[in-house]
Amino acid sequence: MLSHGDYSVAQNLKEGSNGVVPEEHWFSLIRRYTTSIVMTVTYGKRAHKILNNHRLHKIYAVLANFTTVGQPGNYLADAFPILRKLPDVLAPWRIKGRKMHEWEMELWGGLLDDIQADISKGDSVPCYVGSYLKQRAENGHAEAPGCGLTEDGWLRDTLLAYTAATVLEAGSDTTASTMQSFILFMLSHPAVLEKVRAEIDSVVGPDRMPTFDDEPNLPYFVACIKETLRRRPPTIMGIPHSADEDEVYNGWFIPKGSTVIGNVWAIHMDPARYPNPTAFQPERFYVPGNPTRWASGPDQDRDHYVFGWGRRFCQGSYIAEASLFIVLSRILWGIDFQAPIDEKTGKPIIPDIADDERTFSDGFVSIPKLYNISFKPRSEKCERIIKKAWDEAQAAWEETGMMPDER
Ligand code: HEM
Repeated sequence: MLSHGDYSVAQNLKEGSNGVVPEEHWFSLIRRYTTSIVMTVTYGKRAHKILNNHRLHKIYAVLANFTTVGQPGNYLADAFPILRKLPDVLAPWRIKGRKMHEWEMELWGGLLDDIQADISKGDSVPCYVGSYLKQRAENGHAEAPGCGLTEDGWLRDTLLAYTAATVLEAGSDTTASTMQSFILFMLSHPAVLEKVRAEIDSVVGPDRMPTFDDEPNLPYFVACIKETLRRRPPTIMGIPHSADEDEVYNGWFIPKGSTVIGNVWAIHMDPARYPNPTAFQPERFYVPGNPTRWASGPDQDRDHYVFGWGRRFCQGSYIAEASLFIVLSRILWGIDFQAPIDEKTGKPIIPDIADDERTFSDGFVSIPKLYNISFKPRSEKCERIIKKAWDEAQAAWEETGMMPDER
């Protein structure tokens, strides 16, 4: 019999959901990277054990489900709140929402138990969940089952499991999707690719990979990342919020309980802010000779809105920008990527970035649909440097007690 998690995987594969990617596809490698970054911060050593076994599939199935169920406007009840009063039998969204929580708790609650077990054996490494559990225990709550907070304000298990998992649900597919869009924009804009490669080659040279210290000297490259985030924000409708109280904004009355959606897509496609908004033009953010500011923060000093705004601004924006910078700069520096050639036309097969429906998935986090490319090292020297870095990364993993990756 299938468990909830397995059912979800099977169902998503059957439905061809955008959330499940064949393991051998390059999308899967990108996603594995972004997942491991956020999971290591949150779950420490346990993250790596999970990334190396079947639970990873469950995680992706849960993410796929989350992105479908969480998509604003996916169900009629989002637009017509009166429908929320219907009984379960007429409210499939409620059943799906409940199932989503069951699957999530099976997974995230299981991880929490694993880390509790590691702590009791004295075998834990620092991570968000482990540190929190230890501190909670030192303050008299070795056990705090249930949801909500203890009377003195500590997260109980269910809330802690969700808080930790939010980082994964919010940080993995969003960052992976941006990397996949970036490569697609590069394939579709060879002149931009040539220009950004020339910048990286002249600053970094052939003898080493780019590092974070190169960032101020790579303004065009940073502008390319920002333009990707603007042209193709992964969370195109932001995250819906609920009005805590009656509010009047610009003459509009917003009753308490209303769902308020910040439409990132509409802002980024506003020709008054971004002339010719559908064009991919890194030059919008580029001032030759000056470092390109990320300028994504919730304050006034910003020039795009991909991470939301205000009190609930994305908490992972710095991690996201750093991940995008390091992964994409190293790909551009060391790896050639090419689209397959259509035998009939002799032209490369590149998904049309202007065709939103065909090229990108729907869902709460919109990602490019799978597309194929081939990768090869740009030179033998690049290949040697990349392999050496891989070996060093594996050694670092092992030093902290984590399992090495499979070759
Ligand atoms: C390109 C990558 C990313 C994009 C486009 C993105 C976008 C967003 C957006 C639009 C929000 C909602 C803001 C609002 O409600 O107004 C959000 C919230 C959030 N993000 Fe990100 N995010 C990204 C990466 C990450 C990463 C890497 C992490 C964690 C390591 C993360 C953690 C969070 C968390 C915890 C929240 C909830 C904040 C709250 O409700 O208070 N995000 N993100």
